[in-house]
Amino acid sequence: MNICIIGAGYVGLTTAAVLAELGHEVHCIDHDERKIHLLNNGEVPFYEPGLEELITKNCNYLTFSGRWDYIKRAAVIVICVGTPPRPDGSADLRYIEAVLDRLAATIESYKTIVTKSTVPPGTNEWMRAELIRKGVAPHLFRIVSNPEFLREGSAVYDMFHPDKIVVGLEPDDDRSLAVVQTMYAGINAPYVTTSLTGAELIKYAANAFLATKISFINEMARICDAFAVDINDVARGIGFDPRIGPHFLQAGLGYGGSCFPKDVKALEHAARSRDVEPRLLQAVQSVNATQIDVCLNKLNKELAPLNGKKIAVLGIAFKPNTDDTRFSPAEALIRQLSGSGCTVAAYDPKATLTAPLANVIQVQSVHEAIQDADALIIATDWDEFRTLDWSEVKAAMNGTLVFDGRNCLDRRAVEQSGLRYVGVGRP
Ligand SMILES: NC(=O)c1ccc[n+]([C@@H]2O[C@H](COP(=O)([O-])OP(=O)(O)OC[C@H]3O[C@@H](n4cnc5c(N)ncnc54)[C@H](O)[C@@H]3O)[C@@H](O)[C@H]2O)c1
Ligand SMILES: O=c1ccn([C@@H]2O[C@H](COP(=O)(O)OP(=O)(O)O[C@H]3O[C@H](CO)[C@@H](O)[C@H](O)[C@H]3O)[C@@H](O)[C@H]2O)c(=O)[nH]1
Repeated sequence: MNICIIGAGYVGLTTAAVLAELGHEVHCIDHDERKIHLLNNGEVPFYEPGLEELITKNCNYLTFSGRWDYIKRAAVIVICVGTPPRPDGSADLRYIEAVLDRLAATIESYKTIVTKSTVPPGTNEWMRAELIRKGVAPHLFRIVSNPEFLREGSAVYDMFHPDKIVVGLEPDDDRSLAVVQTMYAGINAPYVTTSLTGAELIKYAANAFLATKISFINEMARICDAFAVDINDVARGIGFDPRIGPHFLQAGLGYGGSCFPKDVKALEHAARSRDVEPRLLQAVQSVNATQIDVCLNKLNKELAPLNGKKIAVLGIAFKPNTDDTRFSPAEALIRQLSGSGCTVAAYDPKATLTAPLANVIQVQSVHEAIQDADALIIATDWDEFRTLDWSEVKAAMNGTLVFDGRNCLDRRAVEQSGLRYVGVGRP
């Protein structure tokens, strides 16, 4: 099939590379000339394991440009542009609107338009109406809602091995499911078919549920601290129950990234727009918003006063295996420390601080960060930090406190080297 992807971000580029690998001819359009220039020179504009290799491998079937006339040749158009949060929490659909303008000006023959961007309930129906209002004949296109569930850091694997493929269709559309199945031919996953709005809500419900699990375990961690119980024991204990499951029960600094914070907010906003008061979603966000303070209070107790202390922070990205710092709890923690009288040496294997901060320097290695530090904080659970030689760490530091903000370290290994271990909900 000839497929046009719009948006060369995490979702767009992964989709483009995977569809090319599946045997399709793929063109990817982005309005960011810098990105297109990098891609045409064989470089991926961000760090995502395996993506650059997959793009290079498929370079004969995968092209990049800012030219919208490629749409004319494509049978399928896949929309992957961003849907960031507005200040009021609703999803900003300006990039989707800009794409609709372009499509309306370009479509001359039949197209299947697939929305992969995460959009609020009702958006795909509105998109159909907008295209018609802008002059596209209704018989020239179908809209399909096909939300994406990949995780950054394992995007390529996730797209080849999804646990399901969700396809939302217009009520009288008996044509597009087969198109989507041809597009994904070679990927083995159950199909969930529903309405356009049903697919949109499946995406929001999945993210909201996962965020709820994280806030639940973070609240349990607070309770565990109060009763001197280890949250990791509690998470393990409940995780064996198949109705609960072991995943997404890692207490820490809270959830971040470009999806959970914005999608939970957008779902809350959508609910309110229909007079539904989403109390659970509010609670999930309130726990998340206070989780860094809870951790800093604990750090303060152990290290008081922070004033004049040197703190090593390991991790800047919102999670390991990415250089993405959008809504990163690690960066938010560094920002808070920046104003608290201590100095911070921050290190991350891939991510860079978004902006310079007072009393904060970014260094190039763990070794540099921990030199003479009074305390070390793990803010992102990169493998590199789990496997540190703790005797070497002890020798390099001035103090002895290791604050495991991701509960990812082997506590015994840390303590055996004479360091003091403090975790989240791990007294
Ligand atoms: N990042 C993820 O892990 C992930 C996973 C699942 C779903 N999503 C959803 O997918 C969508 C995209 O997310 P992302 O992280 O890939 O975003 P991103 O910001 O990394 O990429 C979006 C790309 O779209 C381009 N773009 C914006 N407007 C355009 C236009 N009018 N014409 C051409 N290009 C345009 C931008 O330049 C950018 O390169 C969002 O709705 C997001 O919620 C993201
Ligand atoms: O037990 C856990 C699991 C995750 N996190 C944090 O939660 C955030 C999100 O993590 P993760 O879900 O792994 O990353 P994303 O790449 O943001 O992926 C989520 O958001 C995407 C965008 O919508 C979806 O496609 C994915 O299915 C969904 O997992 C990160 O800050 C993690 O550190 C925890 O604190 N504890």
